[in-house]
Amino acid sequence: MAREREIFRRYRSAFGSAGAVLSSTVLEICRGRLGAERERPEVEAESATRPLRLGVFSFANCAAVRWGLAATGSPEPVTGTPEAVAAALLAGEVDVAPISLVEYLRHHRELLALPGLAIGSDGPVMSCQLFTRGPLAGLAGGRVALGSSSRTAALLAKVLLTEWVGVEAEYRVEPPVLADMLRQAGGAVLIGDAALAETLHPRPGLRVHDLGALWREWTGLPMVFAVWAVRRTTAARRPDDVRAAHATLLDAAGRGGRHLAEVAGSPAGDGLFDRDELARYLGVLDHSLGERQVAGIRHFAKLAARHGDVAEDADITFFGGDA
Ligand SMILES: C=C(O[C@@H]1C=C(C(=O)O)C=C[C@H]1O)C(=O)O
Repeated sequence: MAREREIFRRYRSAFGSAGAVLSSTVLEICRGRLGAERERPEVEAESATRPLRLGVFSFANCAAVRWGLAATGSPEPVTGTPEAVAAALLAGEVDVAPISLVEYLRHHRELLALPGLAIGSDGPVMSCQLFTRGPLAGLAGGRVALGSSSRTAALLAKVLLTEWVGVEAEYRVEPPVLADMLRQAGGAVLIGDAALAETLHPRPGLRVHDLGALWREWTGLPMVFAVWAVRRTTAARRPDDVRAAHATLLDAAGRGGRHLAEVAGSPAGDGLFDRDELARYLGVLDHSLGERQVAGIRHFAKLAARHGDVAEDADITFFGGDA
């Protein structure tokens, strides 16, 4: 693990956030081939003797959950970007954490999803956006830059443009900095707080296409951008602890959801946005994971498979066996 971290650090210091993506991809490939089918004894042996560790995203999209965890006096979760939290979950450094839907689908044999909790929207999401200088049809034959922090929104944009708008473009993963991305591309996909900031205070001359809204318009379904997951090995060894962690998270999300104005004004509320902006955003996000959300996930998984980005059999499986 220490060696993996060193590799990660070197890639990042050489290539910035693109290096982080590159190194985690290399690690994923190695783990998929070498590590997926066997348990990782050092991680699992250690895990039986310590409390489960929770991860959360540092983005505003987890503000309600972070607030709810703090309100119930839960141990502080490990906080990071979606990329970092996914790497930590897969490496056994955290046990229960949110993970980008595409990463979940890519690792569906290693992971189980927790029922009833997600990060998504039933319509506009405000923080998963495609920014363009002109109409979507104008992207034909041009380039679209995909922010390296995103897996799901990036693929969603590609699928929407190709299959719904009918536009073929060249896609390139780049560090998630809008001005740089749009230097050589007609469109750029951003997620998280950066996307939310660019949406709340749009740059003159840029069009903002909300990917949650477009997905809903196309399919009639909610979009799930991230699910909460646990490694199957941990779920098998420590089902009671996972059940307890799941209950804690549902409780935290429920509390946060009932106190959005307080969340928006609290330190857990990010500090990047003013209270009203954050309250509006938190009201738009959908943390539920019911039948319609699962239908959205399955529909997206099929489209993702068609584009070769996840395996044909990629599907969502729940801890406890229910949705
Ligand atoms: C709603 C969001 O969903 C996210 C989108 C992700 C992706 O596109 O891969 C990953 C994690 C989530 O943070 C957001 O980023 O604001």
